[in-house]
Amino acid sequence: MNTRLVHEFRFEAAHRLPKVPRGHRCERLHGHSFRVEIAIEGRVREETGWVIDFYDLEKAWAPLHEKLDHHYLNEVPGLENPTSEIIAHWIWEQLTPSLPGLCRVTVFETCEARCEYEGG
Ligand SMILES: Nc1nc2c(c(=O)[nH]1)N=C([C@H](O)[C@H](O)COP(=O)(O)OP(=O)(O)OP(=O)(O)O)CN2
Ligand SMILES: [Zn+2]
Repeated sequence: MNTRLVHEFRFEAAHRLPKVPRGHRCERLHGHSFRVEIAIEGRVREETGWVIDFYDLEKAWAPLHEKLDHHYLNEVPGLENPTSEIIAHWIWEQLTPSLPGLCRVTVFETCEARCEYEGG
């Protein structure tokens, strides 16, 4: 039984976008309450009844929360240009070694706008 699990996480952070056109408001320092969804796909194991333990997802996320929450994202290595796209890719790269079945990272910068990254 192939199944998808999704866990939501949140972090608060400041950023500015250094590559936007001159005069773009996102060039200035500002902050967001970022929301992140991590999706894992896999087979439901007969022994456990789950794909993976949600707790294991929380454990995988914890070091990323340490790096991102209440930080200035532009100072985090790899996030010098912290668009939603680059943040989603960065999260994927951090998580993929420890989360087999990772199939999507979604970053919501605002309630209305999100970036979905599915690898590749
Ligand atoms: N493709 C992308 N476009 C934009 C990104 C991005 O990461 N990828 N980022 C931004 C800014 O970070 C901006 O702060 C995003 O907020 P915005 O969409 O402007 O919405 P706000 O809630 O801040 O403002 P409203 O007045 O509510 O629209 C811009 N573009
Ligand atoms: Zn922003």
